Amino acid sequence: MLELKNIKKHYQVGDTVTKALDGVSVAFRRQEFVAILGASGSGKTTMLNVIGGLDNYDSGDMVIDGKSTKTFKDSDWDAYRNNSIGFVFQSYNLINHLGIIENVELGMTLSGVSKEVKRKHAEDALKRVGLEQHMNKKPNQLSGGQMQRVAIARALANDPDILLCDEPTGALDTETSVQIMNLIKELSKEKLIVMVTHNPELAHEYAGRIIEFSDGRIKSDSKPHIEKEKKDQFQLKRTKMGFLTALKLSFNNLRTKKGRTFLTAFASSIGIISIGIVLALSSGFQKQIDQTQSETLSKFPITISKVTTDQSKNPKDALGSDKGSFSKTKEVTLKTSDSDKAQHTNNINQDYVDYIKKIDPKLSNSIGYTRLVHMNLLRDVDGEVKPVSFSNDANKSGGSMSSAMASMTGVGVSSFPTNADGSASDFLKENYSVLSGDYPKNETDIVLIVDRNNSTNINALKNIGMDAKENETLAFDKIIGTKLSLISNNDYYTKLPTGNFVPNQDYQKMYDNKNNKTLTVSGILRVKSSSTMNLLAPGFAYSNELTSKIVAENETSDIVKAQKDSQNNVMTGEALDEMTKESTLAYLGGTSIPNSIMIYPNNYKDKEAVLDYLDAFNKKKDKKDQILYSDLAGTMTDLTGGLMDAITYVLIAFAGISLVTSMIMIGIITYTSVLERTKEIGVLKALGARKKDITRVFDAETCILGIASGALGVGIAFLATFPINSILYSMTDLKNVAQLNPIHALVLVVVSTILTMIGGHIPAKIAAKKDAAIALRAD
Ligand SMILES: Nc1ncnc2c1ncn2[C@@H]1O[C@H](COP(=O)(O)OP(=O)(O)OP(=O)(O)O)[C@@H](O)[C@H]1O
Repeated sequence: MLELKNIKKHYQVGDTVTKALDGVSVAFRRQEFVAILGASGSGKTTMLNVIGGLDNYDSGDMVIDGKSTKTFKDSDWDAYRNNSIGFVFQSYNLINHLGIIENVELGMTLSGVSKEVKRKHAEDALKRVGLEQHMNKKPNQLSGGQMQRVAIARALANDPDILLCDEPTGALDTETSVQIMNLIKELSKEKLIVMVTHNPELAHEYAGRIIEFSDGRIKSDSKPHIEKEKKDQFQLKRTKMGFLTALKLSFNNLRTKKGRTFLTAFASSIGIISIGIVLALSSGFQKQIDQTQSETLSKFPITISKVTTDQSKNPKDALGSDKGSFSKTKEVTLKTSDSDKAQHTNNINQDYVDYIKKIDPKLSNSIGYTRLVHMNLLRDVDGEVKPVSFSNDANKSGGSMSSAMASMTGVGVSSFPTNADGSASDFLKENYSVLSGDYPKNETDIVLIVDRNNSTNINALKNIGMDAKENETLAFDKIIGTKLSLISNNDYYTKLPTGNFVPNQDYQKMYDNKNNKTLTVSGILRVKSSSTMNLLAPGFAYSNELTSKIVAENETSDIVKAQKDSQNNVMTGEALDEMTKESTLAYLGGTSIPNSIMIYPNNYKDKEAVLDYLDAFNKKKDKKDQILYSDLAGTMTDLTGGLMDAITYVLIAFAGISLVTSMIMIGIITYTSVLERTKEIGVLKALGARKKDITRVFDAETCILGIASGALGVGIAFLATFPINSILYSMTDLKNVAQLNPIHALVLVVVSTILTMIGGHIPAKIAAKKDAAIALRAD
């Protein structure tokens, strides 16, 4: 059934050529027990390896069941070893990290036999060699003879046609050797057995045919066989190891080296730990930045006021800023100062107000308006009705620096943005908490704003007629519920026969008028965070709605009509220019156009969209018709965001370096593991494993290591966030900065797995290329 025709196998090392097989021609019967004798180095093992397909011959031909093997590809040899050959080695070559039964099953695992069939065959084979009592042991729990029986069972399990035994009793005592020889002899009734031995007695006693070897040639053959010409009857079933099997094999191997596996995983997880921490920190800082951004935006809204500065002016043009050469002329050049040049008057009109109202509420749901309208307020102070006002100024006339600033920057205003229905907006809820009472529900609800120490402006209370002293404390309920009467212009002003208007003096009568609106102090609100202080000036604050209602009501009042028609102030009679006429009208509630508009976007990104929207309005308009806004928060954006990104990139780069280092380490460790497991690779090959399967076993091992080191790294990084957070908290007052995002964690595990697999793949390829014959000779 098997015939070698003039087989030659030469080994060349340096200049010396060893003719391990030097023209061997021999044929074997389907069932016989052939012993091969010969001096050491005469080529016996080489012939066995050639027959077993572990080693390729240089020339000649080997014919199996009528099929020449000259054209065999790697995959054919793999299948041949798996289907037709069983190997038994002197040193057993069992895989120590697998149980006995798994060792026996290995060949079938490679040929993809189902689990049940595999187990059955393995048990049968173990019974056959008399090991049914020891099936659940590990190889190192057996005696030498028992181990050799396991090796024989393994060789038999796949029911091969040929059993190749290389000095199977070489390591055994006489008694055990006899048992093993009997077993082999028994098997030779159904299979072809080719056994290499140094023991002529054993050979003569048990073998039916003895071939003697000398210097790579057959010296004698006790029972030669001449193979008849045959048709090709040879059939092969391809072998294939699944990735799961490879994983199981590697997992078992790693399990036997728990300590080392843990250390390896830990060492290679260092890169993951550092990246994990960097990511946790940077996303934590990003959150902080986002929060600061939204606080900054509430503090510095986009503000559109009547008079503004053009921020786009080129600072180089500024008067006095030109450096370098000096003029030699004898004249003086006259120039407008930079600040005057930059001054821009915004012609805010109804169109623009409507345009602003159309801003996508998703970008900004808080828009505030300030109006210069004066409120005609009266209050019953201890039985006496007095004119009062909402103002923080010490002198009631108003128009101080601070309110001018407020209308320019939007900081420190008294009117807060409201939702469309007039209820308290997100703006108030986000930035203020209720100390007493409630958020305003109606347009007539007034709130008192206090700072974090519950202090408020004393003038605010004095101006509504309270008898307030410096540092005096007032109970909440003394303030909550305070009522004020809002009088319409027509009821408040009387027209004198001269045509001039004067405020009525009969306050009690005005106070009792049924047309009045009653304003109520409904809540005391405190800033939530110190950074948003002075958003609304401490003191009384009222809604946009209220001022626009007052304007709507007073726009048609007699005094406003009269003022519109006159170039003189209708109360004092003094002459007015256009500007002062406009502001007098605004004071009387004669204009619905707000003095300034504050837009509070939700975040920096939305702010950009809002700015784009505002810029769109100015497109194709002359400079003087453009409406310019001021965006103080804008100057801070790029700084914080960009800086954070840069820091994160640098840190990630460093962490990346440690990741690469650990990847190289995994490569080295896998390589060592390859060296260590050389024997196992040989055994796997002898059992019919393809190169791919060997690569798979090692890939599987690095895959497990990668997952382990990724999970370990992420776990450690997660644990590290706790001490890091407490240190950062004690140093900076920032809470929970380091936060590991679960998605980042998952990505890191995946990255670790992929990188370690890449790192381990090259050694795995090296392992796969290992010559099986050499691998098996390794110690
Ligand atoms: N990979 C190799 N590279 C170079 N020379 C080799 C290689 N493998 C075997 N040889 C040589 O080929 C010859 C035959 O070796 P082989 O192992 O087949 O002999 P053997 O008869 O089995 O010896 P022993 O009984 O000691 O095992 C020896 O001279 C050996 O040195």
